[in-house]
Amino acid sequence: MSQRILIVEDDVAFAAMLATFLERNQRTVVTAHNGAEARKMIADRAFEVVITDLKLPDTNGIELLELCKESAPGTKVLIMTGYADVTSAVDAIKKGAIDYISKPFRPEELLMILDQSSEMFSLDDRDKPEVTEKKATKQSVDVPFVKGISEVSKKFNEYINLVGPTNMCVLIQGESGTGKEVAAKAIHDTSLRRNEPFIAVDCGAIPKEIAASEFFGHVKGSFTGAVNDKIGHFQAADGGTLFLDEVGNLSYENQIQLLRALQERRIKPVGSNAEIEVDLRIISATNEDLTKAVNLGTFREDLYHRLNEFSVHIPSLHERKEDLFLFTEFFLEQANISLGKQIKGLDKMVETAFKKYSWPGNLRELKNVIKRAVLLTNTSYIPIDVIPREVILETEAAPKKDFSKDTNERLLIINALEEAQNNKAKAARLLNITRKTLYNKLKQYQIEL
Ligand SMILES: Nc1ncnc2c1ncn2[C@@H]1O[C@H](COP(=O)(O)OP(=O)(O)OP(=O)(O)O)[C@@H](O)[C@H]1O
Repeated sequence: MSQRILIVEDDVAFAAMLATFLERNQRTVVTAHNGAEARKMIADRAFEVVITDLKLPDTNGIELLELCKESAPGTKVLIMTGYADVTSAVDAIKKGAIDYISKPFRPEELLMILDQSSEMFSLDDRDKPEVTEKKATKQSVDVPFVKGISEVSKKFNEYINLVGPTNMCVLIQGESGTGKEVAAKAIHDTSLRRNEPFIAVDCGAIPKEIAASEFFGHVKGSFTGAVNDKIGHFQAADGGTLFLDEVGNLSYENQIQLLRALQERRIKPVGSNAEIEVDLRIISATNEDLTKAVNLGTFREDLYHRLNEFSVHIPSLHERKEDLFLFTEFFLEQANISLGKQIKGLDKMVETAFKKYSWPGNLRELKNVIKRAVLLTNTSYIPIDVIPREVILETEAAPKKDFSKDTNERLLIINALEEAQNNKAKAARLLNITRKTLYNKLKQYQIEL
């Protein structure tokens, strides 16, 4: 069945052009041009993916993301941003967006993200009672751990090697996308538990009402929807490691339940009287300062100390610039393998831009930028024109200025002309604008055919 997609974008021509492109690639697409229209459509029918602009006339993409999480949890949300908005886009990922794509982009990049997203769980899962388990239990990472050569990385790796073989609970702190989950897996892999399960749970994705059943399991019939006995994460990780990502997102009540289980090392599935002994190590991660949450009273101090027997801070990519090209090489190799390409490296201009850029989305952003660039590159070295605008335009000294709309429009027109083999009437139709408007825009952007 083709992916059902809702595009929410106030730039009407851009929305129409994206819809046409996706429809030509076997997607079923509808468009909305503001938040009110989008809300109505989301309430009326189920979408597999909502692609929304971050800035909308009456709302923003984050609000729509939150609406989807609440009323349509099976729907994946992808955020489109102008280049100056990457930090908000990274926030959107923390809140559950599957990815973000910065304008101007080529439609093929969007297609790649959609292809990847459909490899994740499907919309139909929402009808099944075990859906939250699928959502909250992340597919455990199995990537080689690149160690880094910078001083901060060396220190951080030393800590991992020191604490790895112990049984201590480790709290990993670091910005989003710095590699907290990969680090947790590396700690697990250096421990005696390495041949036992590593279960990663996204605490931010578990609704608080069912957290007990997610963590400790339930017996059939214990509540509506409990159609089978279910094993919780604690039992699934027995003998191994339970990784609690975004642990700061647990509700106060769930914190109490978690603390009790950690103190007693026993759990009781919901609806059962039997206590089950479990032997596991907890590694947790947060991208906020949990001591602040403790001071505010939103995170229990006793739980904080129990989780934080040892803490590791992962530096942001900005603080470990010496590692940048090591990671670039690694992600390039990964992208070459997964896309069947043989790109050798980066063009000099791209190297310079990479060095200057602040990488607010850290390693995840670097990995995405490289994968998309590899997809679009047909030469041996990645050229500057397949690199997102924000990476090229942001130099650390330069003030941010949003001129994404113009660059975006220009690129759209070029794409449409290419697609229409320079037939202007056809290009205008693709863009949903009149031929006259197209002529004016060709002049305005000095596009010559
Ligand atoms: N040391 C590393 N070696 C190889 N790949 C890495 C490394 N660290 C991170 N990555 C890659 O970078 C991406 C982001 O890593 P990860 O998901 O662990 O970040 P995170 O800090 O847990 O993010 P979030 O805070 O959003 O949960 C992943 O695709 C991961 O494979």
